[in-house]
Amino acid sequence: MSSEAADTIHQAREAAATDGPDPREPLALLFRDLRTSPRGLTEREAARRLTVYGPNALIRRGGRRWPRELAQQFTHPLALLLAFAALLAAFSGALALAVAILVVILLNALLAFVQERQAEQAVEALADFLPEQATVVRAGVRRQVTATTLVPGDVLVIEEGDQVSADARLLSGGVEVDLSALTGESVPVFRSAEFADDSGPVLGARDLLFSGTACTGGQALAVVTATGMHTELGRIAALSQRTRREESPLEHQVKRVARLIAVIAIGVGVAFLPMGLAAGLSLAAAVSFAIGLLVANVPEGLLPTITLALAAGVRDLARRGAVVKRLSAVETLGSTTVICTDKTGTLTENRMRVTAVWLAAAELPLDGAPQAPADLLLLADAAATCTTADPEAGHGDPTELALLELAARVGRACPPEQRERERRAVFRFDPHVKLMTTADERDGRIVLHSKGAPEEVLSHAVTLLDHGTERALTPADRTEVVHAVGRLAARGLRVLAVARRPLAPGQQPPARREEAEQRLCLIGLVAMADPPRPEVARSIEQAHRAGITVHVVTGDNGLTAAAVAEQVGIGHRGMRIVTGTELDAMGDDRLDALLGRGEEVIFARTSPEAKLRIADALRAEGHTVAMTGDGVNDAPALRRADIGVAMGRSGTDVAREAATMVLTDDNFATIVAAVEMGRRTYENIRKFIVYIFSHAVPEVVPFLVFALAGGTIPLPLTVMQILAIDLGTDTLPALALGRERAEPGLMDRPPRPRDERVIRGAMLARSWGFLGLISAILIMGGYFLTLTSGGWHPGDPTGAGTALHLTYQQATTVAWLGIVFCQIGTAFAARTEHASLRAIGVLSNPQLLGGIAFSLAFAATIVYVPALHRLFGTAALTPAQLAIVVPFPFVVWGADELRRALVRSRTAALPVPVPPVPAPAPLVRPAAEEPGHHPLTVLLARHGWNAHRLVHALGVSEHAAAEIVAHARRIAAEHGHRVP
Ligand SMILES: Nc1ncnc2c1ncn2[C@@H]1O[C@H](COP(=O)(O)OP(=O)(O)OP(=O)(O)O)[C@@H](O)[C@H]1O
Repeated sequence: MSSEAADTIHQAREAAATDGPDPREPLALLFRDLRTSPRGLTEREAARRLTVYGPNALIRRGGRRWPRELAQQFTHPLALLLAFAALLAAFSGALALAVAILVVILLNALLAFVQERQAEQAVEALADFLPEQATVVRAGVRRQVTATTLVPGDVLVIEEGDQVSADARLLSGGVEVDLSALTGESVPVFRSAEFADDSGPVLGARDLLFSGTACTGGQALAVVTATGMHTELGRIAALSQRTRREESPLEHQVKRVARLIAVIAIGVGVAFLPMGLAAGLSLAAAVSFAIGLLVANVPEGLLPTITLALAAGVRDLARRGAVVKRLSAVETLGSTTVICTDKTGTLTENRMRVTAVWLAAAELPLDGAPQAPADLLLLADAAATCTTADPEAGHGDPTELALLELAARVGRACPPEQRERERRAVFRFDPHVKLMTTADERDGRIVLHSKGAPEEVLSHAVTLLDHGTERALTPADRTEVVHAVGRLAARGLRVLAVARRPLAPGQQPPARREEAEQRLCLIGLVAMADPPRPEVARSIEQAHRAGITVHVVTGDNGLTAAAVAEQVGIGHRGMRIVTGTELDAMGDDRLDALLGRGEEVIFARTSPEAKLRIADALRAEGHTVAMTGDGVNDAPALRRADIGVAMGRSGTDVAREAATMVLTDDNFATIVAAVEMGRRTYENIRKFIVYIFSHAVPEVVPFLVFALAGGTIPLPLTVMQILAIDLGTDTLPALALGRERAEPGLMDRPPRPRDERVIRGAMLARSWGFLGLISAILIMGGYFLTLTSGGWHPGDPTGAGTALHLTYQQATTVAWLGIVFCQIGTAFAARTEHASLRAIGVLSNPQLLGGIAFSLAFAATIVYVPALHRLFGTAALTPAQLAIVVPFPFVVWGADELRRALVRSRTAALPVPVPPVPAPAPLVRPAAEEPGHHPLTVLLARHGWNAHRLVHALGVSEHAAAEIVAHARRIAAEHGHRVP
């Protein structure tokens, strides 16, 4: 773009910003000022305005915050401690050491800064995975656009669950909005086009909507008056500042440990001072050595490395389809013990197709092109009329799309335009009443069409359509309907009942839903198949092996859910179905007892509030709970669960906002994959802690030997050498360990207890007591070997100018290079905690190989570049001396392989605590395969239900329940089973 054109756009933007119309002026005037109409803008005009007004996004002020962030890296307690050490070194005359420590501080700060920026960017980039959408009317046609492309003058369609993405004035309809993001007010308020507020504060105006708020109910059309930084949200400067990233519990824990270790390092440094003096060091040398030890052992690089590992976890998760909103979610995911999942769309594909219908006349399978009796035509027509989905525009609930498809299949296609033309009122689907009703004009009079959960429709129905005529619905009919629902549901089908009620000519549609949904005429049932996602069964099996319990919390029928659950393997150790009514009647202690039994539970016909209660109960039991949800009402449960999981495709904006993790593919398998990723990241953090901690021992032991020998043994390591390890050779391999692939068996262990510390005693024992100790022995061996083969005897002088000086320098070089080589072995050993390295591939972490190559190159420079010899006290090694250290990595790594193999064989000998998972229960066979057998009774026979449970679980009459049980007994007897 030429600079002139850019200037013009800039001026136009400025003008647009200052000359925005008053959103509260009369509508006609507002339309004129915004140069728009209720039909919205044309696409071309919208595109033009986008260049003028710019994208509808908040621009972060104060983008240049990096100088401050960098400065912070120099002022945190550990950096200050190091600076103090440098000062001390300078005063004691060790200038080179002081400079070296300053270099340590500088490099560490830069590294930490880069790591934290990367972590932040990883989290920020997540927004790209979930572009916010908005529905607009452009040139009279509804369509979905990315919210950043909204412009003033656009006509917005706002529906329940939508995030409002621009400031707008309501044109028609009314909505409940949650203003909490803007005003802090947590109770939703009602906003309607009917209200006109032209005075008072803008935020209080009852006919305006604001960007950043969310619609929690209702439906409305509104015209956009301001976008981007010109919205009220944009004006609130504080909100446009980036909020500080909260520290995760893991980071908090590690920070504390790092500080504790720093204190210990100071203690050790101070304690070594008198020892060094006693061993004959000068005060300056003793001080500088104590300082060196301190600097080497302060784990200042640990925290940023952990942050980066978590961020890498976040990035991997996003690539796998799970977008998490904070770093801490990664560690929480790893300790998940219970997943509460819904059914539709998560376990199943959410691609519905009507496969059977029930009419008073008959139950019809709908394979192929059915012959359509009149009642079926009416059923299909009523079901399709009572919808809001629009297949052409590509939006709509799959249940409704299936109903529209059914209507088209039987020759009663219901085009959305015609449906909208005839529509007089709509009571949208409400998950509490589980019904939806519309009032539509047919041949000059209003007809009410209802559809919903069969038991709800049945309880509001008084008549039944039977061969084209309406007759009274008898108790026997009701029982037959319940039977039919059970039959269809036991095959895993989702069953909806459809009803209607024509109003008297001239009668207006009822204003209240309770009036509309009564005295209905039941037309029939539609049953639709929604196949389980193929990958779910494997994920469930994986979750079970990983000790995770999966409960289903669904709005659907218990039998449908149970059949689907069985198909995917949920309930392998017993399954219970609890309906919403049963749950409501259940006290907290009974709920706790139920959840404590280890069985998997199907919570059917639940309300969104039930989810909250289940989440609470599970958390109170000490579980770490991942809970899915997609509706507005699910938001509280999503917030309450440890990991609230929202659906990126089908869920509402409100649920996505409340969730910790959003699935871009809505798939259950992704939750399990995310748990695995969480476990992997956490384990990797442990791996590099083992690695980083282990070098302390070979660094401290030489000094101890020197001090205890009372001067007869020369100092095996110089301070500068220690610093070179701390900074030059250890950093990159540690980072690479954070990206290690999952160890086999990671998902075969029970979840990590929530309160378990990241640094366990066993880790320290392995790091210090095993890997570190072996390294110390090896390097001391190498040191003495080099000294003695050069003719040294205890007590011989080795200082500058003596005959043994070169031998001494070569010996310290061997000791130093020995540590570098031992750390390479340690890095390979730390890659797995239990498994043999072969199981994940010896060369499978290219970053680690790169890091080691860098370490080796760095070490070669220090050993062979003469200019560095004076600084580090090193000398070039002969091939024979080099040959001493070459086996070190293999010894350290090999020893740990051996140790792990021993541990594995010992644990394999122990009895396995968890009983082996039995093969998944066979599927409930469809009726067609068992002629004459009622699938419901087959299911009952297998699960041993009784009449009482039937009454409560399915809401059937006692008479029907008794009949079903009697039937179940007969069938069971025929198969040689016994029903209690
Ligand atoms: N659009 C709709 N119109 C009328 N009734 C519906 C509609 N969608 C669902 N129902 C009825 O309400 C019940 C509950 O639906 P809800 O959406 O709460 O849960 P679900 O989709 O069945 O399952 P899940 O909670 O596992 O996703 C359904 O079983 C069905 O009987």
